[in-house]
Amino acid sequence: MTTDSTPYTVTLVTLFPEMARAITDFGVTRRAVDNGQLQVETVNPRDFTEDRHRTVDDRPFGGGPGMVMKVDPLAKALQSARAANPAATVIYLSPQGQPLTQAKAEALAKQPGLVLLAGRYEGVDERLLDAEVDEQISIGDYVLSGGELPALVLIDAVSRLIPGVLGHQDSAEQDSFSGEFENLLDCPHYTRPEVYNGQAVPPVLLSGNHELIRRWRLKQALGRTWQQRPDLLERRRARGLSKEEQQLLDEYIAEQSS
Ligand SMILES: CC(C)(C)c1cccc(C(=O)NCC2(NC(=O)c3cccc4nocc34)CCCC2)c1
Repeated sequence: MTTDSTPYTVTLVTLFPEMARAITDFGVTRRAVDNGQLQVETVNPRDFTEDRHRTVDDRPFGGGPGMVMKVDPLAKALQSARAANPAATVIYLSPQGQPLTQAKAEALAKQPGLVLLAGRYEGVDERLLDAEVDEQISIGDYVLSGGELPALVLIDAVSRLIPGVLGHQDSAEQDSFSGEFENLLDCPHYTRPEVYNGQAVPPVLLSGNHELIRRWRLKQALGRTWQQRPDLLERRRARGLSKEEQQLLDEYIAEQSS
């Protein structure tokens, strides 16, 4: 956690620094950068090479396809990244990492900052990981070309949790993912027109009865989570469903089978 004045600093160690523009140039994260709450720096290992060809990769010992990222340029790049933020947690985005969860994002948002290492080719020399990396995080089980997009996903998830970044602190936006709706999928969203392609918006949403609307939304969120992501619902159940929640879910399930 940083005090309100100093920005939360993330340094991305990557061979493609321009990819950070996806965070710094658009939307909520751009606004956070513009008003000094978030700072996204990049460090390119290629700038720490000493040979004429600025070599960052080499063939794998033991043979096999592809290339491996060399230790030395990475170690120097990480050293430079740490210098700017000594207390930062150093994370290697990796298929071997722990799955990224909202809880993990919340924990990282409380840290003094992050240094994120994005791999390319077949990955990095293991000795770099042993010496320099605090933890490894994965965003999912599929083959990717590099760790940059995972790093940008992590930065986005963490940035939204930095106090003040979402602007209206006590905003519905903040609450819609925490508190009553924590660990639940979203309810359906609607906006004008009231009828589209002959399909009308659920009348309760136009009723102005905020209590009925709250209950309808909670029922939809519980029901959709039950339907699409029973694993998330289990997590919620482990924390105990209220009487109202259990009743709404039972109603939803009964309506499904009718
Ligand atoms: C079993 C399975 C997960 C499918 C698998 C097994 C072996 C390799 C790969 C693979 O994608 N290797 C390529 C690289 N991948 C990632 O960096 C990466 C990929 C996915 C999620 C991530 N979250 O953070 C970083 C991530 C590693 C070096 C350059 C990119 C994937």
